[in-house]
Formats: sequence, structure tokens, C-alpha cells
Amino acid sequence: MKFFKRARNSGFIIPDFSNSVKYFDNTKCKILDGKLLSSHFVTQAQNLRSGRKIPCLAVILAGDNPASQVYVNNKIKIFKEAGFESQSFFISKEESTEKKLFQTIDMLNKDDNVDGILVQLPLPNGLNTENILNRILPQKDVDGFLAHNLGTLATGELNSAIACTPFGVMALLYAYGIDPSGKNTVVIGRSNIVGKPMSLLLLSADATVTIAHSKTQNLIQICQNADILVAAAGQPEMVTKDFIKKDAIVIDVGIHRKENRKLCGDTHQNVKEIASALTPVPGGVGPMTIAMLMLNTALAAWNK
Ligand SMILES: Nc1nc2c(c(=O)[nH]1)N[C@@H](CN(C=O)c1ccc(C(=O)N[C@@H](CCC(=O)O)C(=O)O)cc1)CN2
Repeated sequence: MKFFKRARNSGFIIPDFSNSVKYFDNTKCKILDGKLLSSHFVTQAQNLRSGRKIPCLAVILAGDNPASQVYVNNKIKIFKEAGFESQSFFISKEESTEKKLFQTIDMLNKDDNVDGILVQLPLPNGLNTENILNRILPQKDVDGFLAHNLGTLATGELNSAIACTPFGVMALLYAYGIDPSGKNTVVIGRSNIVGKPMSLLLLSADATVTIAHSKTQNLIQICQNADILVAAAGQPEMVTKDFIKKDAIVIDVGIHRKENRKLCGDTHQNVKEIASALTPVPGGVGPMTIAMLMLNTALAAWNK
């Protein structure tokens, strides 16, 4: 964007504001700030800690996925900031067998000081994720991924660990005064980690819920009916403004690294032209995932 141009006749530099409206993002779309909200959670967790058992999380990282290494380090750093304890178990790709992971989980299941066990996903190829996760005791499943905990959520009970990403989405919605009750909501994605628990949480909050996925027909029309649209499709910038009902709230759960190294989500930036609120990537749902992990670990430690 240029504010000046060279005059055609004189060659002088003269002001030119003709494009200035494009300089700032002048849409009215509100940005739902997960980074800010997550920092409030960390502070509150710090304050609540005094006089109680120090919550302890054990993180298992199998293999050498570089993004997973970053996420695990972030978790350890944030736990430390809140005065929580964490232990990490790094298992090389070569050593990552089902037997080795079972042994590590069994040892942590028995350790009374460990309140929560987290196996960082994705696991190296060849390992059966479900088998390995199901080795964790349900009361130590602070990711909320186990069939036991997802099943509890399906009954409408909210008293066992809830998957951190959808839990963080609900916290963000309520923090911005957005009540899903009675709203038409569409969740794109049906994974056990995000799509299904997200839909169950919205249902528990009295929303009308549609789950869309890769085989859904007329996806755009379905999304155009959503007051709240949750994009968890795993496809970079797939959701464009054409999907969005005017003034809808758009929650972007995706996180992808583009060729230019910048991060993007499942939604295109042009949704801001139509939506009334959007979670940014980065700084939206991602930080809330870690905040909710802290909350789940604290609850596992304090509600024994
Ligand atoms: N056992 C688990 N594995 C995975 C989970 C999970 O919840 N439990 N979720 C993702 C990865 N993840 C946490 O593990 C995670 C990803 C991203 C963020 C985040 O805060 N992202 C930042 C951007 C970070 C960057 O610069 O790369 C943001 O969105 O602002 C937090 C947690 C898969 N595996």
C-alpha cells in the first residue's frame, strides 16, 4: 500500500490516499483471543494451587516429529510457569514399540505422584494409537481421549476429562459471551479427538448440531446455515467466505504451515468479511488446548 505517488505532469511526490481503505483490516469481525484467555487460565491455576497437591503431568513423546517436539516443550514450559510439575519421557523412533510404550504407561499408572499421562500424537507409523492410549488409566487420561471418557461425555456428563481442544473452544465461546444454546452449529470433522467431542459439548450446551465430514454432500449449503461453524477438517484454508452465513461465529481448529513458513488454519482470511467473530491462527484455539490440559491435570490432582 502506497500513501504517495509521483504526479504525472510535474513528477512531484504527492499524497495519494485512494487505496487507504485497504491498509487496515476494516471489517467488523471480532477476533477471539485464545492467547489472552489462556494466560488468564494459567494465572488462575497458579492462584488455586496454594495449599493443594502440585499437579503432575507425565508426557510421553515417541519418535522424532519436529512439530510434536515443539508442542511438548510448550506444554512443559507452561506447566512450569504455573508452578505445576511435569515429567517427560522421550522415546526414540527405533525404541518406540508397543511393548516399550506399555511399560512406560504401566509405570506411570502406578506412580501416585503422577496425576495425568499424555501420549503426544501422532505416534510413529506402525503403532496402534487406540491400543496405546487405552493402556492409560481413565482417571489419568488428561487428554480426554479414552473411549471411557468420550463415552461419559456422550451421556451428557461433564465430570470426566474432556478433550482439550473442544473444551478450549467452549471456554472461548463463553468467555466472549457466546451461548450456543438454541444455535445452529456445524462441526466439520468427525475425529475422536476434536469433531466428536466438540459436537457432544455443543449438544450438552443445547445447540442444534450437524456433523459434516469428507463424504458430506452440499457442504457449503450446510455450513451457510451455521450460526457457529467449527472448522476441524484438517485442510488448509478450505473454509472460505462462501461457506459463511452473515455474522456467523467461526472457530478455526486447524493449524498448518504454509510453503512460506507462515501458519494458517482451516479457514481462509476472507471469512472475516462475512463472520462476526473468528478465532485466529495462531493465537486462537491452540493456546486454549494447553490451558485446558492444565485444567484437566489440576482437576485430576485435586478431585481424587
Ligand atoms: N496428546 C495430544 N496430542 C496432540 C494434541 C493434543 O491435544 N494431545 N493436539 C495437537 C497438538 N497440540 C498439542 O499437543 C497443540 C498444537 C498447537 C498448539 C498451539 O498453541 N499452537 C499455536 C501455534 C504454535 C506454533 O507456532 O507452531 C497457536 O495456535 O497459536 C497447542 C497444542 C496434536 N497432537
